[in-house]
Amino acid sequence: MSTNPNEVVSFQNVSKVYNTGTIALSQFDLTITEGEFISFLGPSGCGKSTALRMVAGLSEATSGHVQVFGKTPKEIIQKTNDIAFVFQDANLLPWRTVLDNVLLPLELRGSTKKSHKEYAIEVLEMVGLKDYLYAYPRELSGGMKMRVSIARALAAKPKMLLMDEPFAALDEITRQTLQVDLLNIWQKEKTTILFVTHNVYEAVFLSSRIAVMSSRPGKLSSIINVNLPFPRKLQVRTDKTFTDYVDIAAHSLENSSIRRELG
Ligand SMILES: Nc1ncnc2c1ncn2[C@@H]1O[C@H](COP(=O)(O)OP(=O)(O)OP(=O)(O)O)[C@@H](O)[C@H]1O
Repeated sequence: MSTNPNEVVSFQNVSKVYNTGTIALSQFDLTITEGEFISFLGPSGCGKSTALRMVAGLSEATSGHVQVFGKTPKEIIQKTNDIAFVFQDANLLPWRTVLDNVLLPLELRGSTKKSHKEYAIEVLEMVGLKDYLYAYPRELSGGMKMRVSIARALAAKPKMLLMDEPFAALDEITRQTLQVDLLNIWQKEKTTILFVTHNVYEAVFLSSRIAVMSSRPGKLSSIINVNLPFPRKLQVRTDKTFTDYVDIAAHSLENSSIRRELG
């Protein structure tokens, strides 16, 4: 059991070997505390998504322990709305309006209260879609679809958001706008965010902490505390401190891949 009352996720000596024999994670140790914005940064195939899926109870450790809010991930997923997942693909139902897409997970859990609908509208306003409540997905841009997906995740008031490369398919301008908006939402809602990316700039801009991973088998290669104040504006990217952090993260990535080649 955890000794830190603020601990929300812990990986203890976690390994994951798929049926194919692929070792996706090996002796992975990490503790995440309440309110963090932590990114998992690493090259393709280093086990970032596997780690995130374990927190969501979608994948089980072959050995070691994963705990979420002091319980097993499956218990948390089955009994609470504490965790919400945002994928790269917004996965909206084309025949439902924006508002009805956001309400769907609540409906599936039997929650059809008026207050839920009011809150769904509130989160859609928060993500900048108050004029699109009754639009259909086909009428939206890629960035707007992702906003709906984020609103859908927030509608159940989760304590933790898991985001797996949510902006990877978007153009650079849209991606940057969404990054700023996501940080504002994180600060307002005070959720813990676990964010998977292979983009160094994105990781530094968004995170309070970065877990750099090395591949095959996926291990934690280093932890970077990003001591840049919040709120962060896009202009911060030109500050020397920001570019220094980008260098540190990039070097850490490089070193982890060199170690892999040597090892
Ligand atoms: N269901 C599965 N069955 C077998 N192997 C898998 C499965 N899921 C992932 N893998 C393998 O496990 C390794 C880690 O995959 P994972 O998706 O966690 O990495 P990732 O760092 O998120 O990669 P990417 O950035 O490309 O999404 C990869 O080699 C991948 O091919």
